[in-house]
Amino acid sequence: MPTLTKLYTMQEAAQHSTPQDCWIVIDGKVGSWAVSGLSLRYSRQLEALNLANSSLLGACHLFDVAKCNSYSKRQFVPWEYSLVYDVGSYLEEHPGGDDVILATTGKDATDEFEDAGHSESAKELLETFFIGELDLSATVIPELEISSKKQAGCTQKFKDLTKQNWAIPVAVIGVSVVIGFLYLRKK
Ligand code: HEM
Repeated sequence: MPTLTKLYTMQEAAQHSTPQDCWIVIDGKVGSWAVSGLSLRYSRQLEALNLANSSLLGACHLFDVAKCNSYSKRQFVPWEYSLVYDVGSYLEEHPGGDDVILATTGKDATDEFEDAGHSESAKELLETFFIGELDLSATVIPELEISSKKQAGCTQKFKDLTKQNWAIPVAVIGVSVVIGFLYLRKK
C-alpha cells in the first residue's frame, strides 16, 4: 500500500528536541478515545493534502484493504496512528512555555497535550505543524508489551508451581501402586 504521508521513527523524532528544532508525537494510544479523536484528526490531514475522497484508502494504509473495507468509516483500527508535528517555530509563542513542550519530545505526548486542556483552536493550530506519521512498525506499543509479559509471567508461575509441588503427584502414584499391589495379593 502507498503511504500518503511521510513516515518517521520515534528515534528520528527524538533527535528533534531542542528549542530551535522541536518535534512532538501525538496520538499513539491504544483505546477507544483514540478511535474517534484520531480518525477525525486524520481525515483533516487528508483534506489538507487534498485527499479527502481517498480518506478510506488513506486510513487503511497500515492494514490490509480487505479488512479495513469491511469496517464502517468510524470503526477503523486507528490506534495505529501517531502523528508527528514540528512545533519548533511555535515554542516561543506557546502560552504554557517552551519547557513543557520540550519535556514531551521523544515519546508519545498525547496525554500531556490532552491533560493541558487545550482549546479547539489550540488543536487546530497543532494541525498546521503536522509533518508526517510515526512508523509504528518500528515501535513497541507498551500496552501490548505488558500483556505479553503478563502472559509469559502466568506460564512461568505455572511451571514454578509444578516444580515446587512435584512431590504431590509422586505420592499419589506411589499410594496407588501400593493399594493396587495389596489388592492383587489379597486376590
Ligand atoms: C504536548 C505538549 C504540550 C503541553 C504539555 C502543553 C501545555 C500547555 C499548558 C499548561 C497551557 C496553559 C498555559 C496557561 O494558560 O497557563 C497551554 C496552553 C496553550 N497551548 Fe499548549 N502544551 C503543549 C503543546 C502545545 C502545542 C503543540 C500547541 C500548538 C501548536 C499548543 C497550543 C497552546 C495554546 C494555543 C494554548 C492557550 C490556551 C488554549 O487555547 O488552549 N500547546 N499548553
